[in-house]
Order: sequence, then structure tokens, then C-alpha cells
Amino acid sequence: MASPTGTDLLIPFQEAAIEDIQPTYDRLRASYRSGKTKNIQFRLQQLRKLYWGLTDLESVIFQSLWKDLHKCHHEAVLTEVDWCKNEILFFVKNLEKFAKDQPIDDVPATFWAMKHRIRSEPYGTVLVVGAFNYPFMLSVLPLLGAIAAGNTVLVKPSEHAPHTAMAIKKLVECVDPDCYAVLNGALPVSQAVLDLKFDKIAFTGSRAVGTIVAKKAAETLTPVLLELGGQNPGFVTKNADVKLAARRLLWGKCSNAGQVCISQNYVMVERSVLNQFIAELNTQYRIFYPNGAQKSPDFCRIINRPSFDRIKGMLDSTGGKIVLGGRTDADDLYIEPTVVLVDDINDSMIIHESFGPIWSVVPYDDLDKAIEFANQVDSTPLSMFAFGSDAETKKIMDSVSSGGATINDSYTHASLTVAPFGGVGASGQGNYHGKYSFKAFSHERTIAKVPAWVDKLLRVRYMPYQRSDLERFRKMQAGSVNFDRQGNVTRGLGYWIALVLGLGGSSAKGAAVRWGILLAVAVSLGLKRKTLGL
Ligand SMILES: NC(=O)C1=CN([C@@H]2O[C@H](COP(=O)(O)OP(=O)(O)OC[C@H]3O[C@@H](n4cnc5c(N)ncnc54)[C@H](O)[C@@H]3O)[C@@H](O)[C@H]2O)C=CC1
Ligand SMILES: CC1=C(/C=C/C(C)=C/C=C/C(C)=C/C=C/C=C(C)/C=C/C=C(C)/C=C/C=C(\C)C(=O)O)C(C)(C)CCC1
Repeated sequence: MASPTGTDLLIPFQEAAIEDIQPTYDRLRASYRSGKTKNIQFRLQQLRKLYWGLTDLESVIFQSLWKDLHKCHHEAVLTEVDWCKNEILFFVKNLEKFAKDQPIDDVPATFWAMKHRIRSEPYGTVLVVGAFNYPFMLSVLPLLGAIAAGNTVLVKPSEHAPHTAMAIKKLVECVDPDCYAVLNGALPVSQAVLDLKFDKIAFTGSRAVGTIVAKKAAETLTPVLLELGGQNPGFVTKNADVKLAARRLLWGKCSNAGQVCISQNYVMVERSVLNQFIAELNTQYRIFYPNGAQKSPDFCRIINRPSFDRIKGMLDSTGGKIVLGGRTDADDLYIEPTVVLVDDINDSMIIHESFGPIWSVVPYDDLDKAIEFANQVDSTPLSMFAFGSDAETKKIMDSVSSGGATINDSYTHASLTVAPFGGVGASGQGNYHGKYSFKAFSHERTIAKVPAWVDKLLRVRYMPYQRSDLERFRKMQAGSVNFDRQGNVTRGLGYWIALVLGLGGSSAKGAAVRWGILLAVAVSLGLKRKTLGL
């Protein structure tokens, strides 16, 4: 479908008045205290309304994304609008199940009567702060999780995508205004909002601002979900399918013009396949964009001039050699998909997060050294990509940490929307998406209900303490110890009995299968003997 080049539906950006912030917050707080959002049917109704609100606003959202980022209809559908619609449908289908009290595993027999269970309760009033690159999805997905979990929610979308920010404001008008609100604005609004006390903050953005948010949250011991960035590495060994690696990694940096927190910042390529890899990148580029990326309707623009200057600055200061692309056009905020051959760990292309369509290729001869390089650049990136043999990709996975990782592709691990998404260390804390969003915005409250009659069993806890009670209780509680002082597993009589009864293995499932087979063989042998008249 053609991209929505029209502008008739765009909503002009309107900054929230600072004096409106406190009353908005007070309204959300009061609604939470009223208990309204604790009702599951209320939450479901809000989510269903959002589905239709979103459907009705699709054209506004598409035009806004085009205007803000030159984001084409195809990418807007896949990575913004449909993602959110599917998340709503997922919650509509599963919310009642998620919200039910959950049993606790492995409760000792002594506690069976006390009915322990886990109740997922909303935190209260939640703040969601979004980034500019997927300006719709990154503000709306956390909003959906927070609504599903029963919170009241204040959303502060990125002001750098102003039209999309206004589309989100319009969208949220279709749900209860006492429970959910959007405040748009730049730094003064962000700061005024952060001065308020929330019960959880979900922040997506840079490490620098994430640190400010985390510090501010720490002042009031507010829990945070931090979705930050990082310098994500890729690895291509000589045993990789080099053509496939080039195609997939190039895609990762062309989609959304590489303004993707989980795309690669640099790729370590084994020297013997370096030339082939670079040649394949050039071939694939011509296939993706036969007339060049600037003429393609599928290629995004850089969000704004400061970002353009920052990315171009990385290219201007590199000591490396451009092996793909390199053209820029400030008036059009266009940066061509560009690959730079680099061998210095202190190069501008390595030390900064590119967050654009530029990345570097670093040749290596020894995989151990490549792994060391990656760990030195960023020991906890948001994502990582490994192309090579099974043994090589295992070694890379075992030696380089990351929020998520994909073997043999670009960021496919994050395209599965029911999987947890989040960083590790400096790339973030906590995770969300699908069921994990519900968990991210819920407090897991352990509840016990203790019948009067168990007081007899509880005798051990009451004064005056009696040694005999304590000894009986210790015996009842005691688990079996199957290890010695050196930490080695010991095999007692129980183990050998289980092994014999389990027909050579101690797992109950395996034993059941083996007994089943044995019985089937015995029965069929019996039938055979009968047929033969023996
Ligand atoms: N882990 C993830 O899911 C994602 C991480 N990112 C990371 O975000 C960065 C790019 O996004 P940007 O929008 O430029 O990030 P940013 O950190 O500049 O802004 C993010 C949000 O924080 C607000 N903000 C800015 N300064 C603030 C302050 N002093 N106090 C309170 N709020 C403030 C902005 O208005 C915006 O809504 C990259 O580093 C990228 O890796 C981007 C998208 C997803
Ligand atoms: C349909 C049939 C089959 C199966 C087909 C399959 C498995 C297709 C899979 C398609 C995929 C994985 C498409 C993925 C597209 C992803 C896109 C466009 C972009 C994702 C962007 C993301 C995740 C960005 C996130 C960015 C973030 C969080 C950020 O920076 O802020 C069979 C099985 C072959 C059978 C026939 C039918």
C-alpha cells in the first residue's frame, strides 16, 4: 500500500501547560484510590475501547508516523499499529487468566492448610515515558500492560515525534479520562512530571536520561522499568552463511533507518570472509533499493537535525574506510545506509551508539579476541547477533552477555511479541511485552489464609517454647540431603531403589515411559504365545 503522504489528518503539537500537570496527576491518583481500575471487567472494557479507538485513528497514526519519521505504511503497520492491536487482543483473551490468584509451587506439607497464593495487584499510578524511534508502539505497549494490570496511567510520549505524540493523546481520549492521561511536552514538562511521585515508572530512552530517571525515582524508592540502549555487537565467522548474514544484518540497519535500539552497532567479521561479506552487503543494498535508499518510499529519515548532526559527526570523525554508502543530505535528514571498515576500538563508530543507518565492520582473526573486543566495548548490550557454526555461536553466546540475542539473524528475538523484552546491566532493567507486561506492572502479593483449627499445628511458634515441639517440627520440615561436604552428589539407598524401579533412570516421567514400553512388549509377547498355542 502507498505511504500516507497526506497531511490533512495531522494534529498540531500542543504542549501541556505546567499548571495542568498536578491536577491531572491528582485525578489519576484519586481514581486509583477509588478502586475502579481493580475491576477486571472495567480494564477489559478500556482495552476493547482502545482497540476500536486505535482502529478508527489508524489513518491519523500513519500520517503522523510519515510526517515525523518518513515511516512507510508497511513498517508502520508491522512495527507500530498492528503490534499494539495484537497486544490488546492478547490481553482481552488472557487477562482474566492472568489476574486470577496463582498457586505457589513446592509448598511443604506443613503449610498446606494455610492456603498461600499469589495475587497480582496493580502498583497504583504509573508513569510511561516513550522514545522517538517507534513513537507510537513504545508509548502504547507499556500503557496497555499498565492498564491490563489495573493501574491508572500517565503517558509522556517523545516530543521529537510531535504528530505521533498528539495521535497518542487523541487515542487515549477514548478511554476513561479519570484513569488515563497523556501529557505532551519537552524538557520542562518531563521534569515537572518526574517531580511527582509515581508507583512505577516505565522509561524507554537513552542511558543518559535513564540514569536521570533512575536517580529521581530512587529518591522516593519508586520501582523502574528501564528500556535503554547500548552498543550491540554482531559476529560473522568463516563458517557462517555469509550472504545470508549480510542480507539480514543490512535489513536490521535499513528498517526504521537503523533507529532501532536492538540493531547492531558494529559487526566482528572473520578476516577470511571479510571481502565476501562487504561485497554481499553492496549486492543486497542494490536489491533492497535499486534506485538508492533516498528515492525509496521504504526508507525512513532521521528524526531531527540534532540527531542527523550526531550521526554524521560519527562518520566525519571515523578513522575507518567507508565500504557501503556514505551519502548524506541534511535538508532531507537523509543518511544513506553506510558501513565503515574499522579496526580501532576507540573509533567514533565504535564508542558511540549509532542509532541510525550507519554501522561498522571490524575484521578479526581470533574469535577469542573478537569476544574480548565486544566485552570491552559494552559488556551488557541490549542485543547481540551471532552467525557461524553451532560451536562458534554457542561460544559467543556463552561469552557475551546481552538483553536478548538472535542466532543467524538480525533482531528476530524481539519480533516475537509474547517473549520478554528487556536489557541487562546498563542496557536496562526489567522486561515487558505480553504476559511480561502484565507482570511488569503488577505487584505479586503473597497471601495466606490461616484457618483457626491449624493453631494446633502452630503450637511450635507459641511461647513458652518447648524443645519437643521444635524437634518434631524440624523432623517434619527436614528435606533430604543428597550431597556431601565437598558438594558432590551422594547416592543413597533411595537413589538405587529409584534406579531399579525406574528401570535405569530416576526421573518419574522416563520411568513411566519405560514401564509402558515394557508392559506393551510383555503383552504383545503374551498374545504371540497364545496365538502360537504355546
Ligand atoms: N530498550 C528499548 O526498548 C529502547 C531504547 N531506546 C534508546 O533510546 C535512545 C533514543 O531515544 P530518545 O528518544 O532519543 O531518548 P531520550 O533519552 O532522549 O528520550 C526519551 C524520553 O525521555 C524524555 N526526557 C528527555 N530528557 C529528560 C529528562 N531530563 N528528564 C525526564 N525525561 C526526559 C524525552 O522527552 C523522551 O520522552 C537510544 O539510546 C536507544 O537505544 C530507544 C528505543 C527502545
Ligand atoms: C506464514 C507462514 C509461515 C511462517 C512465517 C513466518 C514465521 C514469518 C515470520 C516473519 C517475521 C518474523 C517478520 C518480522 C518482521 C519484523 C519487522 C518488520 C520488524 C521488527 C522490528 C522490531 C522488533 C523493532 C523493535 C524495536 C524496538 C523495540 C526499539 O528500537 O525500540 C510458515 C511457517 C513458513 C508456513 C507458511 C505460512
